[in-house]
Amino acid sequence: ITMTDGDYDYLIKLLALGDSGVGKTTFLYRYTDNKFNPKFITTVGIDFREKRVVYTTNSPNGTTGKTFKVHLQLWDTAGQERFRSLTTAFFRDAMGFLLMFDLTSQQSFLNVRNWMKNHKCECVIQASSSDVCLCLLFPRIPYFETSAATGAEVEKSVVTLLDLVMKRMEQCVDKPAADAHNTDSSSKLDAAAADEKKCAC
Ligand SMILES: Nc1nc2c(ncn2[C@@H]2O[C@H](COP(=O)(O)OP(=O)(O)OP(=O)(O)O)[C@@H](O)[C@H]2O)c(=O)[nH]1
Repeated sequence: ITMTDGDYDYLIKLLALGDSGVGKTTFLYRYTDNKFNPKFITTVGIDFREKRVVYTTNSPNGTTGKTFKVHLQLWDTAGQERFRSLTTAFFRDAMGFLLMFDLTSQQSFLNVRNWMKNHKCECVIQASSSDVCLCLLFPRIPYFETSAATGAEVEKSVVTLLDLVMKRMEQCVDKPAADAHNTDSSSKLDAAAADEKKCAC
């Protein structure tokens, strides 16, 4: 893995999961490169993409909060069963999950429950068109109908997940997030990741 320059405040690892063909790779490509790839090339094992974003905290009194440079590492897992033992090994390090299904595939929707069993914390669910209401099934999990083809809701779903992850880190890390710096952010993030297992959500 080649890491680009270390000029960031937080390294956040998000992971896309869901059945094969639901659009994980295509979604991430739209998010990082703002392009759509209509071809289906199944992911072998695991892959990742990266993006730098600026995250601004919300202040309770309505004033503009603090601004952080965030390096997003977006892990793209293979949906195929034969890679399952490899891909699940990466779940442990993820701070948030983009759980995807395809609205035109009932099976991929039914399998959302199975994917959910592997992790319990920060997660957004995505689908590509609208005729089911997942909100009833998973009332506390943000749900988006995204389209990698048009770009609809793509950015918003990732920003929502990042916001959930950052808010939880603020709660989990002893020192205020404002003190975070490159040199010690990895240990803090490890602490936050470890805390994920204890999280009651
Ligand atoms: N029209 C449309 N097609 C999509 C969308 N998202 C994905 N696709 C298509 O669906 C197919 C599968 O997409 P992938 O992103 O490769 O699926 P995946 O979930 O990464 O699959 P695995 O790597 O096998 O786990 C591709 O042909 C994509 O172009 C979308 O939002 N709209």
